[in-house]
Amino acid sequence: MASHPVGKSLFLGSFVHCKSLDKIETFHDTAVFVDEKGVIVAIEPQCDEKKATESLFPKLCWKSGDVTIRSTKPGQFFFPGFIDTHIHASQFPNAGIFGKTTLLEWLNTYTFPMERSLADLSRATRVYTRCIQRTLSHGTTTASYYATVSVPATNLLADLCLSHGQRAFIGRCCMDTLSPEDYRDESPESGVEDTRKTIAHIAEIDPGNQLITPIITPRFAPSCSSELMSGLGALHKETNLPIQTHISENHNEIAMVKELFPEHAHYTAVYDDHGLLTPKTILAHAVHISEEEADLIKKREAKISHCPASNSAITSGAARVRWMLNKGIEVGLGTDMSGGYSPSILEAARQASLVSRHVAMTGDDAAKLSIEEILYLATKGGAKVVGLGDRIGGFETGMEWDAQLIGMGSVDEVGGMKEEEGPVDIFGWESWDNCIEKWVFNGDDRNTRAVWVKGRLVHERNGCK
Ligand SMILES: O=c1[nH]c(=O)c2nc[nH]c2[nH]1
Ligand SMILES: [Zn+2]
Repeated sequence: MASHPVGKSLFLGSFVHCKSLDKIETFHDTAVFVDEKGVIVAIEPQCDEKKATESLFPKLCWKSGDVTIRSTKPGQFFFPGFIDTHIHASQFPNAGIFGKTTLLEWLNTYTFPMERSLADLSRATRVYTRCIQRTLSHGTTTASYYATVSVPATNLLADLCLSHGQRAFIGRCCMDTLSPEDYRDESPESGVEDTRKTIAHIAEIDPGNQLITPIITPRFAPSCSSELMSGLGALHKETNLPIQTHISENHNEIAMVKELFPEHAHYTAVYDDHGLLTPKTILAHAVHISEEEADLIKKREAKISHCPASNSAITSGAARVRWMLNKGIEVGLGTDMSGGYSPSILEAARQASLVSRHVAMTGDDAAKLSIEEILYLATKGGAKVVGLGDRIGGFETGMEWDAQLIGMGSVDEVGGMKEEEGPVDIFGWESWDNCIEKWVFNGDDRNTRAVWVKGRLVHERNGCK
């Protein structure tokens, strides 16, 4: 499949990104030059369009007619695209539907039936197309997706992400036990073989994994036999492909793992003993892990996807993110849709803030996460979790242009709106930092005016891309 052509671009105006876990960096009156491969080739401070075209274009051997120019309006800023480190594309139609269930009941009631139904490829096309468009519209430029057990439907998700231009990790969901008879892998061997089929398909459509990467996906220990997990561990060793799974989300699940795998020290050890705990492993949830488990995760350099909306919605618990960060574990954010009710990483960021306050209310005041920290987890932290920390998550020369243009409404003299309406009202007296805080806690996809992945415009609000 041919990749979408991208021209050279010049972005002008205000830029905001996370320099580190505790520092947001803002630069105004700046020019960012992005080449036809979607790579930032220069960043020039104190630079307007005239200076960019007259002084910088000749240095880059660029001609004005070849370059698309996009400038921020007052109050707007470019921000790195969000990275969703854990999301189930196959559960998208269920977003918001969870009743009063907890994990195991939720899986059987809502989740397995929906996933199984996507073996029908016309249904899968509708669901996956909408999921990709919806997440792009919320600024998600990279997603680590769970698909389903079905190889054709999983391959279809890879095709659609590529054609819509969303950077994605695509996981065929492996499970050969404790799941519906008609929705599981036939055997450990077929589970590994079917995973190979998706790996081969992605190698064909995106050789070099410019945008799409397969990810080895044992659903979670309770639904995988030891043989299947060993086979997938061996597949990781052979291919060095990333791995994603769930861990320690819910007390009943943890009790099940203890019963099913009594010879292993704990839940984390089950994955470790099967070759599935590596620097390329993304562990979703980790709500109830012990000190010993966290130390092992750190030792293996495995990563954690914090899914706060999901953990509250299906009453799993409050993950101790500060504690993980203090141990030096890399953490990113996941929507975990549809355990999480929302496809938005902005929503995940504010839920991470609120959940950290609930942890603080149990006696650890230092647990509170700041605005800088939640935005870091949503961008740079997520990039490290998916193994792309050197390519995406911030604005630096050599990194790729995965970005969103954020805009907020400004209030006129009599309380009306001067510009496009939206959920955030800017009066004009707020500091720049206050504007960012108002966006994070009140904003939504109406503020995401445009989105780019690898330099390609993939979403424009109220417009055609
Ligand atoms: O949040 C979750 N979503 C799932 O689909 C799932 N499967 C196992 N464990 C899970 N947790
Ligand atoms: Zn999940």
